Amino acid sequence: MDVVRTAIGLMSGTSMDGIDVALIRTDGRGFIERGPFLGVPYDAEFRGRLKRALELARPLRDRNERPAELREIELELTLRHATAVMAFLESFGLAASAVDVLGFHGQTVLHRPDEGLTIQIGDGRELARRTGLSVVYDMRANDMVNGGEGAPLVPAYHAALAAKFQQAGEAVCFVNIGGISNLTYIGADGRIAAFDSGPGNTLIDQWVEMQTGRTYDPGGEIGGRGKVVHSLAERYLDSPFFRGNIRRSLDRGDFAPLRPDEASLEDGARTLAHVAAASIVKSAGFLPERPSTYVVCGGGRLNGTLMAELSAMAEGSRVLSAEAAGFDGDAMEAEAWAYLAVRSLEGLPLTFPGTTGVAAPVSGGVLATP
Ligand SMILES: Nc1ncnc2c1ncn2[C@@H]1O[C@H](COP(=O)(O)OP(=O)(O)OP(=O)(O)O)[C@@H](O)[C@H]1O
Ligand SMILES: CC(=O)N[C@H]1[C@@H]2OC[C@@H](O2)[C@@H](O)[C@@H]1O[C@H](C)C(=O)O
Repeated sequence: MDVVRTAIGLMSGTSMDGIDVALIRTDGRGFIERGPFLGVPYDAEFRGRLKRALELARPLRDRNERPAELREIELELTLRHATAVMAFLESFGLAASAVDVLGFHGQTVLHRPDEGLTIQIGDGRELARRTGLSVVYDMRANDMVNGGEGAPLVPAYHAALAAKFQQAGEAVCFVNIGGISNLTYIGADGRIAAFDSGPGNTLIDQWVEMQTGRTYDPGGEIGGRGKVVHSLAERYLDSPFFRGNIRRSLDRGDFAPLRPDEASLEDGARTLAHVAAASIVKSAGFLPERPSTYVVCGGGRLNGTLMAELSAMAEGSRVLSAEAAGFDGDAMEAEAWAYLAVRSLEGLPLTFPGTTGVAAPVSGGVLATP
């Protein structure tokens, strides 16, 4: 019998909207029992600090390099994660002693897979000290050392969740619409193919924030009042990224924001929702086959305009929200980081040739004990 551990996953994604905290019990293999979830949003001031961290990271060429200001932001990020863990335990009446491990993603500040460089800030040793818990962190690095792109990593968890589709003889595709979107296809035979599919919410968020000061388009209502400006959409969809399935992972900065005077607020939001949906469908063309079901997770599933576009374009396939498929679309990435932490402790692979392009399945992550 494999050891079942209680793990908490901590995800601060490319949208930089907050820390997702989720608990699961798992053996790192087929047994998964999903527990509670808490989203801890960042305030505007700290979001500004994270944006500054992206600027500070841009010239870096060594993943361990930390100019003084970046180190300060890293410490603040780490302390916010420690506070989030404490708030989570308190909210759900859990004792720290009931938790075996934390899976800590940190914040990606630079991702240049073609240069073999991926930088996440977040100090795992400090988090272990502050929480008194074991922490597995830096889960992307070993994949890159072994020739992978260091992302996406969630597919190993998607593959475990897909068991019920496999049992029904169905191929399924998980679509995660975060700041960037990514796809995980799992065939009826368990074959796995995954990659980033294009811009997700980041372009929409940047546009709406630039025009209104709000940080996203709630429900996709703003976009719902606009029309698609095809010349602008084509500028994104003509990107060489969609012409071949060569580059598997993206950086938040790979697609430039719209310029302020290029569209009305509504048309810009609608056009970028269209771009997000069309990117998914274009990239899905590189999957081994058309899946019968798309399961949509991440914040983008709450953008009704984007979802309507996606359902219209994904003809012949069912488009389900994560909830309709029996999962939690907000918690999934944090749950994945908990799952990966347990796999790391077990020395099991986190990534595969079909996910990050790594030469052979490899494990990863660094363990910090309190
Ligand atoms: N009610 C809503 N209506 C529309 N969009 C929403 C809503 N709630 C969240 N979003 C969008 O989802 C985004 C957050 O999504 P999510 O938390 O999945 O991203 P992430 O984990 O940061 O990204 P990634 O998967 O790229 O790391 C927000 O920035 C916003 O654009
Ligand atoms: C380098 C990095 O942080 N990439 C993120 C980003 O956000 C979505 C997409 O791009 C994905 O590749 C990845 O995150 C998820 C959690 C992953 O690794 O599966």
